[in-house]
Amino acid sequence: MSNNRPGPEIADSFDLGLVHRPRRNRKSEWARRLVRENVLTTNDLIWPMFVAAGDNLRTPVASMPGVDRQSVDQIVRSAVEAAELGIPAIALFPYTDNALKDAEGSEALNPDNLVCQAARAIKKEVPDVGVIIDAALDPYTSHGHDGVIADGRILNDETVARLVRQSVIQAEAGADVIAPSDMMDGRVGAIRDGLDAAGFQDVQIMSYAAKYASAFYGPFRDAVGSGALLVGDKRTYQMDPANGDEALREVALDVEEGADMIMVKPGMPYLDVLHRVKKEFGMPTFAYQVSGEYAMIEGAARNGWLDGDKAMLESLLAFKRAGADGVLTYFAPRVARKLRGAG
Ligand SMILES: NCC(=O)CCC(=O)O
Ligand SMILES: [Mg+2]
Repeated sequence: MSNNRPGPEIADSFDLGLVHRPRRNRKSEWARRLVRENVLTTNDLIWPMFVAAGDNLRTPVASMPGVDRQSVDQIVRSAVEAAELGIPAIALFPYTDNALKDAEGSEALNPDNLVCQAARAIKKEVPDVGVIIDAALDPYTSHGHDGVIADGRILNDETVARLVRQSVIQAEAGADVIAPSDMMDGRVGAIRDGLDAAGFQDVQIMSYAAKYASAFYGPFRDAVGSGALLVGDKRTYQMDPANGDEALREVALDVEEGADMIMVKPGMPYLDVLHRVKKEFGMPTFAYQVSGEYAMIEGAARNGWLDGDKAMLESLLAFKRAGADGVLTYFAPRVARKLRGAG
């Protein structure tokens, strides 16, 4: 219903008497650059890669558009690309044939398994790229869990014993960093002792210290072929998403046990945890932008629902702002190419 009566007088402009006008510092690109608090650089990136059996093979991971499983020769090519792009380190994850999986994850202790083959090949071709390998049984177990099981329980100490052997085998193959991702108690200290005893004092430990029982790992489990096998869930060892203080206690233990670097995982839903961990411990601290986070951004971008490049860069910058020293991200090669173009 229209109303022709004049309304109250509204001035065209007010004198607000403002002293502070925060917009001044945003008035142009040079000004914004000048006051920018955080930057994302290629030095912040760790590139996770999936190794599969075969030769000259790249198989797309359906739930991670743009990400392939790669045979060892292709992994080496990607490692060369990482070196060319200036990406400091890569992280290797195996896609293990179901026929090689058993309840104990024995293939993890095979010095000739896929990640060990890949590490040796990469170190021969591009020794200056850091190679990170998980200590964890889940890509190798027939039940998809990160530990050995008895009476339906994941056994802590028995699992740790295997992780120590796995770590030494991976170090022998050339891993520069062992990344325990299993969330068993006491594994960082045991792995440190095991590495030292085997002469690997310089092999670092990047601990998945605060790893949550998250729904965002779904596509990763497709990528390593453990998703369909997983029986139950991982809530007796991975953390409850409701908890923040507990993350600080977990990190404190891993630092005490000798972790060189700390990780919070997943990333974006846990920026508060990341921030608290960095603030409390001042350790080299990393975020894992996990497969589900990647899939959300990339899936939406491919549907035209958001600007993929911008969302990618914003999500990664958010990790820096929250306190991360670096990020494990499936976007690593793409963002490195983009940063190189911008530089
Ligand atoms: N231990 C490595 C992972 O579990 C990665 C999870 C993901 O990218 O979803
Ligand atoms: Mg722990």
